[in-house]
This record gives sequence, structure tokens and C-alpha cells, in this order.
Amino acid sequence: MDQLISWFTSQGGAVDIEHFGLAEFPGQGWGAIALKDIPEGHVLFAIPRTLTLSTRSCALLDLFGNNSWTSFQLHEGWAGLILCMMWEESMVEKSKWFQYFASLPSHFDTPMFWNDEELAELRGTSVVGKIGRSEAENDYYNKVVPAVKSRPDLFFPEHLDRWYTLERYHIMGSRILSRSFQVEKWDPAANDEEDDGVLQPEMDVDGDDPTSAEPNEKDNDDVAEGHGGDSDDGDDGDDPGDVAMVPMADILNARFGCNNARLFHEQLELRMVTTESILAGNQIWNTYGELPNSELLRRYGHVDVFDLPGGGQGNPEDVVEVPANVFVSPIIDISPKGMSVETLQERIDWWLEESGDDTFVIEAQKGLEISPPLISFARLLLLSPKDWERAREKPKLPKPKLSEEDGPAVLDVISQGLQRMLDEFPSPIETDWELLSKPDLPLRKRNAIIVRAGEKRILLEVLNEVGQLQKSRTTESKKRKQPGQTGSRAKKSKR
Ligand SMILES: C[S@@+](CC[C@H](N)C(=O)[O-])C[C@H]1O[C@@H](n2cnc3c(N)ncnc32)[C@H](O)[C@@H]1O
Repeated sequence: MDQLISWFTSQGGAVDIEHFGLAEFPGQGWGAIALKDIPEGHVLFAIPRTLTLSTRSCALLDLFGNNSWTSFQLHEGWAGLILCMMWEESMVEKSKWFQYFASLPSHFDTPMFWNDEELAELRGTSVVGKIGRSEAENDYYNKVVPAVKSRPDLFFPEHLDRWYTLERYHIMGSRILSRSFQVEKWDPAANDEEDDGVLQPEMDVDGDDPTSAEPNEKDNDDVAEGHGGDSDDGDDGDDPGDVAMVPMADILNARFGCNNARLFHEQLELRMVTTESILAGNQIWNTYGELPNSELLRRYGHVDVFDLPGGGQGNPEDVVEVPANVFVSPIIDISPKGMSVETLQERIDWWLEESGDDTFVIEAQKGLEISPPLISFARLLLLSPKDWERAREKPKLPKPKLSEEDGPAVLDVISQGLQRMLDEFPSPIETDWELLSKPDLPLRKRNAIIVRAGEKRILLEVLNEVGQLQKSRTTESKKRKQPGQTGSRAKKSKR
């Protein structure tokens, strides 16, 4: 790590070595430490933009030619940056980033590298559908290998078995996934209010500030990610050229609620600045975005665990992603006249066109409520044929709120769908807690159990909430039916 700092400063980087140091933290690898008390707004280090490694800063793209780059589809997703990194690393000492590569990990505990037995522990969680190993390997075989073979003058044949293997591809992809930042081109117009580039320590670092950068965050959608990056589909507006490895900035660890430093963009450099004062001896933390354990595990290979205010342990950012298709069988079973699969499909297709949601996210932070779009979806699937025609004509989705006219079916469908999700997990939550109390559990298994227990905890609590609502609605409807009480209205449910 001393070599990393020497290299960094020799390349124009600046480090305040009086305040900022590197240290090993048990279970977290390397991280940053305050060597002295540091005030808020203090610049810990600065990285020239030219020292970041991206498809913009690497010479390969120019040598390869823009048109060829595009024809091999290296301009989409992360395959181009992975190839740049393979190429730079193959040059060993001749690469400007040689010492930087030497500091990067080659071993990862992300599920991309797990065997089948380890992956089986994640069954039922949202991680399984997002690992994207085969998508990554498709990119390797269909983009990178043909590109490499087309230019033996750039990718020397004797280097292929060492620097351009599938294993190296996965390692580079995982380095990007766990360490890259989104570094957009400098846009003076977007930064006018920044007082000509002078940092404003009091700025809202959590806001949508164009001058602040954070490790690559990706949409929490349910597509397989692989090492593809966000822009695989090419239509989400993200520029893969913005994805950059940022030496030194990527040495900071992150933990829920602990962030005390953040990377800010300047015209010629990026600066790591403290966002609160830090006492000597304390760790300096960045933020990786507010991520649930499923995403922390998938991208970074670790999880965050805390005592939760309502009891139990977990990550307050945990979520459950409920795929719409878990409600299909319950609807067929529950709908009054037994809905045909075709009718159901028609409504689901329309839902997808109108709302785009094929997954419903239940967030622990939001009080574990049934997600409003899920209510709208269940109500849509249960509309009578006449109301369905009306909804489509308008076009208007059902309100995302339980109404007094809703019969028990809406809650029944939601409850049965969630129960099906719960049944997908390999064990009940009690078994998970028991397993977690064992001291010698292998790290990957422990992390998988923490992820699945977190998701189960949310599902169980929401199911409990749905159960309470079902009960109170049954009681209300019984009351309404009692003679002499015709004027009473069903009490509005809590929701
Ligand atoms: C951006 S790097 C940080 C530097 C890294 N610790 C190292 O030794 O190079 C991100 C990696 O650090 C580790 N990490 C970061 N925060 C952590 C935490 N709260 N608990 C455990 N590991 C953590 C994970 O391995 C993650 O993939």
C-alpha cells in the first residue's frame, strides 16, 4: 500500500498523509483511517482526472479505432472497459496504472464466483436472477475474443492465455462492479453554482449533486447484470465512458449510516472530502449508495448487519423484490369465475405497458407496507370484465389503495403470492437464526443466510400485516351484515 501511495503521488495525485492513512480492517480488507482529528470539509486526497482509468483515458480505443470498437459492440456495457483493463494489465510495468493494478484484489466473495452448493443457499432471494454469469460470458466470447483476435498487433498472441482469459475477464468485471465510479465529463454549465469549482463543504452531499460521485450504482431492476453494466440495452442514457476506476478513492470501505467522506468532481481532478469531522483512529467511510444486503453481496461480496429497532438483526436498507408472476396462480385459483390464462395475460401485458413494473419492491425502511403498485396490480387482475374494459378504454389503472368495495380476494391474492415466495426459500427463518449462531460458518454461507433471512423477515412481516387486514375486514363485513346496523360503515382500514 505504501507503493500505491508513492505511485499515486508520482502520477500527480495529492494525498494529505498527515491526516489520511491506509490500514487493514478485519473482515473488510484495506480501508482508510484518520491519522489525526480531521474537520468536516477537509480534502483527504485529489486524483487528476487523467489518472482515472476508463475507456476515455485508456489509449486502446484510439489505437483500435472507433468504428471497429463499435462494430465489436465494445461501446456498450462494460466489455470495452474490461478489455482496456486487460490490455493495460498485460503491459505490466509499461502501463501507467501498473502499481494500481498491483493493489487490486483478484479474489472475490461475490456470488459470481460461488459453486452450485454455495449458490443453493441463496435460493429464493433476488440475488439469484441477477448474477448474470452467462450474460458476462456471452460478452466475453462474442465481443472480447473476436476483438482480441482481430488485432494481434495490439493483443499479442503470446499474451492471450495469460491476460485475456475468461477468468481475467471475470476478475476485471468484478473489480469494476465493486470499485468503479460514475465520472461524467466536466460540464461547466452544470457546475455554475459551485462558485467556480471551489468546494462548498456544506453542500448537500446526499442530493442529486452533479459534482459528487459515488461508486457505481445500478438500477435495482431484476435483469441479470453480469459484468454488463447498466447500459447493456443501450437505451437507458448511461454512457459506459463515464464508468471509471478511480485509484485511491476505491480504497474506502462503506457501512450503513457511517459515511463521513465523499468524492467530489472538479474540472481537472476529483477530490475526496470529509463530510463530517472524524476523530483520529476512526475509519474513513465512503457510501456505496443505500443498498440492501442482496445488492451488497452481489456487487461487493459483503453484507451489513445491525440490531434493528423493532428487534432482530439485519440491514435497515433491506428490500424484497416480488416478481409479478408469483400472483398468477393465486389469481387463477381465487378469481370468482376462474380466469383463463389468456385473459390474465392480456391484463398483465396491459399492466406492463402502462406501469412498467414487473417487480414490486417492499422496503423495510418504509414500514413494511404492501407496496401500493402491488395493490393496484392485484385489483386490476380481479376487475370484473366490464370494469376491465372501462379501465382499458380510459386508460386508467386501478387506484393503488385498498377500497371498501374490494372483496377479500385482493388481500387473498397478495397473501398467497407472498406465501409462494416464502416457500421458495430453502429453510424457515428460525433455522436461519439457528445456523447463524454457529461460530464456524463459512463466510459465503453466512452471508447467503443473512441475505435470505433479511428477505424472509420482510415477507413474514408483510404477510402478518396482510393477515391483520384480512381479519379486520372480515370483522367489519360481519358487522355490516348485522340487522339494525344498516347505517354503520365499515371502518376504514389502517391503510
Ligand atoms: C471499494 S473496495 C474497498 C477497499 C477494499 N477493502 C480493499 O481491500 O481493497 C470494496 C470492497 O471492500 C470490502 N468492503 C467494503 N466495505 C465493507 C464492509 N462494510 N464490510 C466488509 N467488507 C467491506 C468489500 O470486499 C468490497 O468489495
